[in-house]
Amino acid sequence: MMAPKPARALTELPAWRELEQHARDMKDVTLRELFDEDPFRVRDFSFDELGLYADFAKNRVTRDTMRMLLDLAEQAGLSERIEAMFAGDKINVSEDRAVLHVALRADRNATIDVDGHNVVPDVHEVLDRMAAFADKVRSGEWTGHTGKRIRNVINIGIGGSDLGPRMAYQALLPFSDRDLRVEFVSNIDGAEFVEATRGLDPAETIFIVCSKSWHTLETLTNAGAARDWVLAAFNGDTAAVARHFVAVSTNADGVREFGIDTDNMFGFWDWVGGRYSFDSAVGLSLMVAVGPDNFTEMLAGFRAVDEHVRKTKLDRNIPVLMGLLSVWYNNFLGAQTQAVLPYSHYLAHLPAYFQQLEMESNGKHVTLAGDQVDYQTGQIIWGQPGTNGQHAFYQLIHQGTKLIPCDFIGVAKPLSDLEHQHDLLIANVFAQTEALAFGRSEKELRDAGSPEAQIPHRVCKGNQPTTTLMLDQLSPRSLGTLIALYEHKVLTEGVIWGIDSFDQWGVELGKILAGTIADEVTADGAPSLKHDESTSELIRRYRKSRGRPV
Ligand SMILES: O=P(O)(O)OC[C@H]1O[C@H](O)[C@H](O)[C@@H](O)[C@@H]1O
Repeated sequence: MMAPKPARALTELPAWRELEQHARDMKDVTLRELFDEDPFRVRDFSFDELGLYADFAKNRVTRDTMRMLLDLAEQAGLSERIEAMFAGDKINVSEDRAVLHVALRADRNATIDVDGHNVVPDVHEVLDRMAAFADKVRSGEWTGHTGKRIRNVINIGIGGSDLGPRMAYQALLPFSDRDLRVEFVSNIDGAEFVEATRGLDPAETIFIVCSKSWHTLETLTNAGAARDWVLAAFNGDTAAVARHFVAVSTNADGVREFGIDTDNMFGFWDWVGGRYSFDSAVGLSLMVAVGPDNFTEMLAGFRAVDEHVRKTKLDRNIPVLMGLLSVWYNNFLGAQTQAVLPYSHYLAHLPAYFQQLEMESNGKHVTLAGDQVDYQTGQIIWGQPGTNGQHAFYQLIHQGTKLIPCDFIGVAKPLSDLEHQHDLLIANVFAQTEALAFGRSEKELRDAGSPEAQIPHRVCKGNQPTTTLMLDQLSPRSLGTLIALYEHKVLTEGVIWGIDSFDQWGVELGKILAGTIADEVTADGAPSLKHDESTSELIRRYRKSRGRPV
């Protein structure tokens, strides 16, 4: 399935041409100049809504830049694409699928049709079953095979079936039941499973095996290890599986074949992409941890942004503006990367989560019509929680040679009693964005008495753009809001670039080759290797180290 070619290629759109010229004019304009010239900059480049303050003022843009970017959005058909997504159109063209993560948080009374079928009641039926299960585990009603209360919940999944619940669990730790231990196992490296289960009593442990496809090697292998671990504790009594395993998947046959009762399966649908799925049944481990009410609150946060993106004019549409700024830096000012810097211990896994969201969505080389792109697409997302990063890689942002737009994410209200530490944490957010924007000039250094020889080394040129998102508080609701903002930011970029943000064919090649090589690595006799010499030699060396014939 291919989309028809657009009437005009992206780079031929009038707004694109205008932005190219404008970027040349803006190349040497500094943020200092932009602030000096425009007294209303902060008023007009910031937003206080959705439970957060979004400050775009420290971006290297003028009002003209924003006007041109908004023209580009219009000429690329952004509003129509947003509507098409909400309407259930099959905007994932390469897989011929609707893209409806927005249905996962739709109000119970809403109607969203896919092929003439309203999917909202299906979504709520699963949410209700999840809530019943979560309540049973939390209350102790759901017991293990020997009647013991469940104290450990282990989510087994990878990619979209891991990063979302893992990130959100950490984010919402203050809202979670501290008597329950929740672990996440994703890697095929058995060490992760061994460490996650070390010291745990199988009789008190439940596994949530989470795989949309139920074909993923890592997940099925880890689930197999988990089953062996449980059965070993119960003398091979397979009746124990029903009490210690539940599944989250779209593949009922696969789940049944694995031996998990489909009564203990929580479904979702092919119109939910893995990286857009933790507000579906994929969030079951999270719901067990924080309880159904908090999960519902989180969905409300997502929904508020869905309504915002759909109903707000583009020039005041926060996720759209975030996406357009990315396009500006990525396509017109030559930035390759974007840093995500959460100033919250609880948001520590946000960069990893956004890596998948953004890089798997927009790391694409052809347009919807299958034509090679002749412009940059998805950017490299990276980051670490503040202030740790300040003592590691920020040096390169302050004084290196690369343009690195940064998103600073802070939380106004502290979640710990150590209020003074929270003040210091937030002070660092503001200090960093100020230093990155305005730097420190030769003159300032000289006036402050810096030794002459050090001045060139000490100069910080500034002009590194930042966006600051300050949440009023960290809560289930604000987490939903934050994640939905980035989901729609990614959508905005993908629409401008004219790519399919919802497939991930690039991941497949490595999976296929891994299957072949796994056979060659484990074969009893010396395998005949049909790889390049480098790969063959790696396989031979590994086999030798394991005492296998080569
Ligand atoms: O949920 P699963 O089907 O097990 O998939 C897990 C992950 O693996 C795949 O390779 C994809 O790249 C991801 O998008 C997906 O989230």
